[in-house]
Amino acid sequence: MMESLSPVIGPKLVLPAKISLSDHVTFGSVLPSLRPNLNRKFCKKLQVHVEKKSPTSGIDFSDPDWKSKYQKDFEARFNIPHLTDVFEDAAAYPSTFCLRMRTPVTEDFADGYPSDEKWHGYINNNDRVLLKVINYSSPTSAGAECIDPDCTWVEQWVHRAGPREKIYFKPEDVKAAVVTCGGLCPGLNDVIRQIVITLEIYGVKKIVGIPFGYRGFSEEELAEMPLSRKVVQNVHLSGGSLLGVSRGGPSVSEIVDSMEERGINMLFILGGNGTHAGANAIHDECRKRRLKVAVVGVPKTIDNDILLMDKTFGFDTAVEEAQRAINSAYIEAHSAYRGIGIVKLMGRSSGFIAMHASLSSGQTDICLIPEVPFRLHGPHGVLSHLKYLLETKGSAVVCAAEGAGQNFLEKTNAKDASGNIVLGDIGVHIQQETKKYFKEIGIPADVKYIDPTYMIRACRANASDGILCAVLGQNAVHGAFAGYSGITVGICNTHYVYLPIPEVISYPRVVDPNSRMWHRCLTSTGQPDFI
Ligand SMILES: Nc1ncnc2c1ncn2[C@@H]1O[C@H](COP(=O)(O)OP(=O)(O)OP(=O)(O)O)[C@@H](O)[C@H]1O
Ligand SMILES: O=P(O)(O)OC[C@H]1O[C@](O)(CO)[C@@H](O)[C@@H]1O
Ligand SMILES: [Mg+2]
Repeated sequence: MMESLSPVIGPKLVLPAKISLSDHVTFGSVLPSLRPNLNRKFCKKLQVHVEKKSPTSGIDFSDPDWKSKYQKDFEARFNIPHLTDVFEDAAAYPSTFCLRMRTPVTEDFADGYPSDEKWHGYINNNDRVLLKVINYSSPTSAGAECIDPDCTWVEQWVHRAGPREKIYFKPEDVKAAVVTCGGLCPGLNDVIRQIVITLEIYGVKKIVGIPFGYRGFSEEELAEMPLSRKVVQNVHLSGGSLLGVSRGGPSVSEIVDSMEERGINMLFILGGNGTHAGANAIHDECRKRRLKVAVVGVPKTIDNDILLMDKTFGFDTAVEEAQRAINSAYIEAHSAYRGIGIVKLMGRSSGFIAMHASLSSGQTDICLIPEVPFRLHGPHGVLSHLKYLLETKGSAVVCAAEGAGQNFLEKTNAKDASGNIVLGDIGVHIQQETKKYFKEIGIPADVKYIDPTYMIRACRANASDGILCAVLGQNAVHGAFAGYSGITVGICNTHYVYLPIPEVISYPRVVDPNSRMWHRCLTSTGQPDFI
C-alpha cells in the first residue's frame, strides 16, 4: 500500500511536494536538511525518531535576508551552554593546564603541574570550525545537503574544542566522575584513561568511576572506583570498560540526588544516543537545582549513528573486526561447491558497519542495510540474484545489518532495559529462506552463516580509534574546565568541536542512499536494486 506525506519547507521544494511512501522512498533517501520535516508516521515506520522542531521549517526563502536569519538561528542552536548563563558572576581563574611543564618535585601538585613559562597554546573562545565543507552547485548532486531549494552555500560554524586560558573550576574544588553506559564499544578504556590523565594535569585529585553505567548512581552495593593515572595507565590495552556498562537504571532526579550527595561537580558520560539524552537531562536538572556542575558527553557507538560527526570512536575498530567475519564467509563460500556465505553485523537502525565492512573487505556481493528496502523473493529479489551469482561466479557473500529487512520478521514488541526495541534476527531469516529457496528450485547450495555479534565490539581499539579516543577524552576535560555543560565532543571535517547535546541526538544518523559512500558500496558489490 502507498502512503503519502507532504513535507513543508517553503515555496520551492527540492523534493516533489508530495512524497509517495513506496519502498523506494526511505528516510535516508530524503535530503538530510528536509528529514526533520517528515511526518512522525513516516518516520515511525522507518524506526527513526525525528526532531519536533525543524531547523528549516518556517523559513521564507523569498526573503532576501533568509540566509543571515538562518545563520543567526544556527549560531543560537549551536551555542554551547556555559556556567555563566546561570551563574553570571561565576569566577574565572587562569588555567592550570600547561604543556610546557617541569617534572613535579613532589607528589603534591594541587595547583597543576609546575611551569615556569607562560603558556600560549590555548584555544580562543571565538574559534570556530566549519561544519559542512562541500559547496553543492545543485540539489541533484549526489549526497547534496541543502538548506534552501537552490542549495545555496550557507556557512555553518561550530565551536572549536580545546584548552582555554580561563577556567571556571579550581582543581582542588573538583570531584570528577566518569560513567560508561549502553553497550560496549572499543575505546571506552582509552577515553576513561585520557580523561583521568588530563584531569590530573589540571591538578584534580578527586576522580572516581561510577560502576555499571547510570545504575552505579543508585545501587548501593556498587561502590565508586577511585581513579588515578596509576590505575588507568594500561587499561587501554584491553577492550570493554574498566567501569562496566549497563542499560536502564535510575531516574534523572535520582542520579542528580546521588551526584549532590557525593559532591560530584564534573561528570563525564560516555555513551550513545540514549546515554546522551540522559546526559542532557542531567545537565538540565543540575541547572534547575542551580548546581555548579559541568556535564560533558563523549559519543560512543560502533553503529556510528550520532549526527554531524565524521565518525564516532569504536566504529573503525568494529569495521575492521567485521571485515574478518566477511573474509571467513568468503573463504567458506569460495571453497565450498556452490557456497553462499551470510554475515550479520550489528547496526540497529544504521547500516554504517555493514556498508563500510563490505567496502573494506571487497568480498561482499550483496550488502543489505536498514535504510534501503529490498525483496528476498521474486525476479528482482536477493534470492534470484544469489542464484545468478552461483551460476556465474560459483559462490556468493551476503552481508546484512541487523536492522535490515525487519519488515520480513514478526514483531515481538520486546524491549531492553533502556526501552530499545529488540529486533528480529534477519541473519537467521535470510539463511533459512536461502536454504529453502535452493531446495525448492532443486539447485544445490552450501549455505554458511556467520554472526560475529559481540566479537566486533568486545575488542580493544585499533590505532585510529585510539587516537580519536585520546583527543576526545582530553577535549572533554578541557570543555568542563572551560565551564561548558550539556555539551558533547566530536570530530567534524577532521577538526575537534564542542556541540550542544540536543543537536547530535535529535534522530539517529543513518546511511543516506543518495550519498557517494552508498554509491561506492554498490559499485564495489555490483548488486542490483532488489525492488
Ligand atoms: N531519553 C532518555 N532520558 C534519560 N535517560 C535515558 C534516555 N534514553 C536512554 N537513557 C539511559 O541511557 C542509558 C543508555 O541508553 P541505551 O541503552 O539506549 O544506550 P545508548 O547510549 O543509546 O548506547 P548504544 O549505542 O549502546 O545503544 C540507559 O541507562 C538508559 O536508561
Ligand atoms: O546486546 P546489547 O548489549 O543490548 O547490544 C546490542 C546493540 O548494541 C549496539 O551495538 C549499539 O547500539 C547495536 O548495534 C546492537 O543492537
Ligand atoms: Mg541506544
